[in-house]
Amino acid sequence: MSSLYGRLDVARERAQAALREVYARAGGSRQAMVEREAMASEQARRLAQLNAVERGLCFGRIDDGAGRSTYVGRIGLRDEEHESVLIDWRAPAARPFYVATATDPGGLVRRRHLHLKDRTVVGIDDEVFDLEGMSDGDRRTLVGEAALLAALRRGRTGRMGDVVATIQTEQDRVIRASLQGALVVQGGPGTGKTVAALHRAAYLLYTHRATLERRGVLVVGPNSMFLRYISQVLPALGETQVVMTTVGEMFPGVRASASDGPATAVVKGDPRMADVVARALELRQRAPEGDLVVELDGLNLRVPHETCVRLRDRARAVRLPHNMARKLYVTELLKELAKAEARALEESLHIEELVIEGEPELAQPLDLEGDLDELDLELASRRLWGEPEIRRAVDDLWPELTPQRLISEMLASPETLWSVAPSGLDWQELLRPVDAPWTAGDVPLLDEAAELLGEDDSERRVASRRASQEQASEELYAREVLQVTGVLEEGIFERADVLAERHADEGLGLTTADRAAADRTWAYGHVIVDEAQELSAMAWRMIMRRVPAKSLTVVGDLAQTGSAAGARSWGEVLDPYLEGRWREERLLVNYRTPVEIMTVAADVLRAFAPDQEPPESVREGGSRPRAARLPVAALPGLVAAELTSIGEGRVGVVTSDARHAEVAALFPEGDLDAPVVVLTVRQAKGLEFDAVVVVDPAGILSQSPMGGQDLYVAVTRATRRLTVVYEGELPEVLSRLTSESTT
Ligand SMILES: Nc1ncnc2c1ncn2[C@@H]1O[C@H](COP(=O)(O)OP(=O)(O)OP(=O)(O)O)[C@@H](O)[C@H]1O
Repeated sequence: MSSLYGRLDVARERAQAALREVYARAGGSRQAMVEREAMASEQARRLAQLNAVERGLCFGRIDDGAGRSTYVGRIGLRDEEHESVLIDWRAPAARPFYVATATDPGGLVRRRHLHLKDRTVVGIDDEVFDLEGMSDGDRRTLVGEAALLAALRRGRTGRMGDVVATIQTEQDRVIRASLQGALVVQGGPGTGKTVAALHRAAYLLYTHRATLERRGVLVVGPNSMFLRYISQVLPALGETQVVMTTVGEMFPGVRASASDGPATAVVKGDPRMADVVARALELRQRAPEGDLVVELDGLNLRVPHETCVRLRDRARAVRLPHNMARKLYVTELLKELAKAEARALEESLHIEELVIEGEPELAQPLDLEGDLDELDLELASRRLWGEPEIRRAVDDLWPELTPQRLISEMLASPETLWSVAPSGLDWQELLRPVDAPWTAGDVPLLDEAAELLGEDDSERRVASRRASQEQASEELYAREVLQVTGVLEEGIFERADVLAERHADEGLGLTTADRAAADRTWAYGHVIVDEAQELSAMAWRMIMRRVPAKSLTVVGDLAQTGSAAGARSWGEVLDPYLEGRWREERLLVNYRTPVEIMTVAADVLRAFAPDQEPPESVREGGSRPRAARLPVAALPGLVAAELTSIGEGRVGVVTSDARHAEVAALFPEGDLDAPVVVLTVRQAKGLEFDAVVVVDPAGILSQSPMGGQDLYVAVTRATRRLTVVYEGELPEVLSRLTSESTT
């Protein structure tokens, strides 16, 4: 083992030296700077990777029939002769480590799991692939059982650990599935969907580095708590090119802090909302009731109604996004207003003519409008555009809109909603004040609006072109100075360099992940959606926009759907985009919840989602789950006792929405690493704890139409102990629990 760590140290020193060297070089053309920047970030990434794999660098060894041994680890390493000494777990050569079974050892005679503490081997599990001596394992045969069970017995840390050492065959199929197309991973609680999805991200980045490093991978999770929980897995696996987000954070500049009630969520997530937004926008492209009349400096500028309608229809017909089409509309309308001004002037002069009788030259018929040529019209348009009255009139007919303004005004206007909503869509559920905080359900609407409005990035493009021109001239200047003065000092180069660099593209030096996260229109190379059953049809539209290649991993459990707007079947949500071109893998073994707890959970599932199968647990010997009739105020005592009985682990208190504040107030505020965390079911999605105390089961059941699924989620969070605390009556579905009456 020490020789492998020796290689790791050498690799680290090399990366450090390379980084130092890149920084020591200075000057040169813009091209050279860009190359330097790329090299520096490549080396920095490599160094971060090498640092991240210190713990548990190597975890396996496979021996084949020819007496060759191969070590498997978190990254690949080579010796001085360039011979491979450690195989990256994602490399094809490592595959037998994960897929060998007793019946199909794939040429292996032995698989060894290595357990390290710091840099020392402290344990070894061997599996000998001897057909005679082993039972005929079915498809769920656990590989490396001893290692797996040891991994499962570890206390929960509040951060998800990686499982590279103990990936199971069925999970391996998910992880190494092809990049093309969409893969659905359906599995019950604790079947390792999240870990498999994250390892898949790492595997894809390794195998398709060229494509994915440029485009990046997006991971969408259910809530920020969950993202924090999993955030350490990817760097620990050696990856840094991934954007993690929630649906509520997918619109740059908006942070959805509020949540919608179930009925509102259903309407907002309805696919027909795409039309609602489009039609609400059409209402903002108006023609006045009659003629358009703008009063300017005592003149009435009149554009006939039919002209206004024609201009509006023409601007719509170009099929550009609203804010871009506006440019055309404004140009045309200003011309009409300029003509109207000429007409109004003409009329007013005629009137004066009548007043000043006897002046023969004024008696000439005037045709100011007819005299206007294109240039006059343009100049007059520009002048008119400077007039606030004119701007107001134009804005009223075809305003420049932000997505935020369009959506907030739409949701606050019963007239708009009434006229744009299709029959059968309960639009009244959407109504709210114009300044209401954003919810996660609003984000897909904002995204829809942004698509229709279009982003005017012409200024940004001009600015960036100007910046690169300026930079080139800076460099030219520096060179000229050198020539003229004959002083070939590095210092001058350096200064011009630094100055020029300041003008460089903003994007320079940012990672793919940084740039992708800030850009709503970024096209990712692959998207992973976890807890995907929670997403509404509108949220799927938004996600699909981010991945034009439709390369997706969709991970979820239809039995855990908590959102009323969420999925009932995978076909229903995916077919509109993929027309059946997706495949499903099922994970059937639960690595989290012990059999005793899963039996209770299965009762809940049977009652509320009888068509769904609970997974099979591999853990046994958890304590019997129990119910305690107890006032909420007595919780601290019970939780303290739970903490004592689990020793070093963590307790999750999962409550109904209604009792959350009251229960949270009983415990010190803590993040996920704290020994006790109080969460609603929605926040607890995807997380796990050594002991779980579920509070107010009746409240959880009744809090939404998906209350049964919520209770199923709540009771499947524990790895060792489950207690359900209730007042009044224990819901019938939990009657299997051992009851302890404390009042
Ligand atoms: N192959 C494995 N080796 C060791 N531990 C594993 C393995 N697969 C899963 N686990 C562990 O099982 C637990 C559950 O995994 P995970 O959270 O990925 O499940 P999930 O299917 O996403 O569950 P849920 O649907 O409840 O969110 C985790 O602690 C994970 O580390």
